[in-house]
Amino acid sequence: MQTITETEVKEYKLFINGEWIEASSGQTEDVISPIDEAVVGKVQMGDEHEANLALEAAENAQKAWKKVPAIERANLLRKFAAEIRANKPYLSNLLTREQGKLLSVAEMEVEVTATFIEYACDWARHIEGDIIPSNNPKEQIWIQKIPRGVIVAITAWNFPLALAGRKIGPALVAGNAIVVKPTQETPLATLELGFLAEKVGIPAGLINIVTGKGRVLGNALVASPITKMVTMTGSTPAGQSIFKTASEHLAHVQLELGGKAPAIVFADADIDQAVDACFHSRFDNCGQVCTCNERMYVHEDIYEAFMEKFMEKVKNIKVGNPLDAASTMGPKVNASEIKNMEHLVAKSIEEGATIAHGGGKPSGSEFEKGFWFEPTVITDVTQDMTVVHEEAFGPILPVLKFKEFDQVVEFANDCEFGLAAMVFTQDIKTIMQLNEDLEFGEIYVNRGHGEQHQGFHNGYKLSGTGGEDGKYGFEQYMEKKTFYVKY
Ligand SMILES: NC(=O)C1=CN([C@@H]2O[C@H](COP(=O)(O)OP(=O)(O)OC[C@H]3O[C@@H](n4cnc5c(N)ncnc54)[C@H](OP(=O)(O)O)[C@@H]3O)[C@@H](O)[C@H]2O)C=CC1
Ligand SMILES: O=C(O)[C@@H](O)[C@@H]1OC[C@H](O)[C@H]1O
Repeated sequence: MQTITETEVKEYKLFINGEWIEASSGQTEDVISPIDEAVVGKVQMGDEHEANLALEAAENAQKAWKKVPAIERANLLRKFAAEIRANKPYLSNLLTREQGKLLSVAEMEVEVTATFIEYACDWARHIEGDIIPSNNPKEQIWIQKIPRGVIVAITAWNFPLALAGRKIGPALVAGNAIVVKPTQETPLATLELGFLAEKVGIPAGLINIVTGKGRVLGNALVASPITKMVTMTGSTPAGQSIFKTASEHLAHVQLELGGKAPAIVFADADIDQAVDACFHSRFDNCGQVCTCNERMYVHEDIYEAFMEKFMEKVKNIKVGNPLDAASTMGPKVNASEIKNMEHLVAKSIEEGATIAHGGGKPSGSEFEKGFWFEPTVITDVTQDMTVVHEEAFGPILPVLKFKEFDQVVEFANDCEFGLAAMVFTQDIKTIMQLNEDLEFGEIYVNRGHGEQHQGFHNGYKLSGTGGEDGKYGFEQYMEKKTFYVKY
């Protein structure tokens, strides 16, 4: 098992066709740690040339891979998952240094990367088709599930390794090959998967990992007719661009994009349960989770009691080095994310809101370098304010009071996104009415966010299309072929 020093700077190449190669451009890019802006790694800047090399390698490797029995494909992927788990200390330390998440969260992410893949392996014996009676005598209709071919996976920086595992697992178990393009922000832990794939004997060309700018390398991957499916996690603008490009050759597209989840706390909620769930669903991973509590609606009857307990937890957050076990929140991932935090705070003040806590950079010499922002709660907020509609994707929480059910449902649905929502109430009629009325693909009742592999992570509106995870996510990695058989 590899070990890593706190100051190690590792140089990576592109992992294509089972080999580590340099980009033809000869260009490299530093990966900066959000903790202290130190260089933590160097990666190659691939472009269209490397995109085509990777796609051709995948296309070639998939020809043999699709003929391997699904259970054997799964057995090899289980070894891959076990190798990921065996390297948890190394991978989690690297994740923390490149992304800034707490080491404990990074360790969870490595585990989830392995379980995403293991969940996909469970589907190996359930790739089932149909035999349907025909209207004609002596004829049958067969519908067979077959792999798509070459999958392109493009991932974001909040859970870079888990997002890669979430896509590699189903892609390969279903019989496809894959080209993974991690974001330039946090590519290192994902690149390490190349070494682990080699170690467990995953055939060359089945998993390719390439680095380079999304609008150059990523766009070339999406634009190629070799690509039969694009699965992307990231922002809505990037997803829209990918959707347009993929439409040129009608590749199947699975987009997991932005969100603006409301957390709605009704008067009959279990206050302690709601406080804990709403707190973690905003501030865990420095608020960088797509299903985060991005705006909180609290019934006026319990507002004071709720906020007293909630603010106590916020004030106890210890912002600090995520490698330090005493820290409970690390930095944002980069400088532009800090600019977005500052923009939302300034806009909220301009529009008449109150910064009840935080609102800027924490004080202290340890925060001079790196991308730090205080946990921030904004009150005296009205529904029309910018912070209620623009995704923060960081530790900023606007809080609004409400009185009537219809009013809060209208406010919750008044949103261009439709990924997740959280609701807290003990009343079953309220729960069932919310289930009917809320326009979100993933609704959490009496708990905070946190999807499970067997569910279905699916965004409405500008939060995406296709959805992933579970039965309905796995199925998207396969095509259907229909036979009419007359005998
Ligand atoms: N719904 C969900 O499950 C999740 C959604 N998100 C959303 O992602 C955003 C933050 O992640 P972030 O990484 O900044 O998102 P970005 O959209 O900036 O980047 C996501 C990925 O897409 C690539 N990319 C960008 N433009 C293109 C393009 N035109 N063609 C091909 N690839 C492209 C990026 O490459 P590169 O960065 O190298 O340029 C990166 O690998 C937030 O809005 C958040 O809501 C994040 C996580 C989960
Ligand atoms: O994409 C997200 O932010 C979430 O889906 C997150 O990604 C991997 C983790 O398992 C999820 O919580």
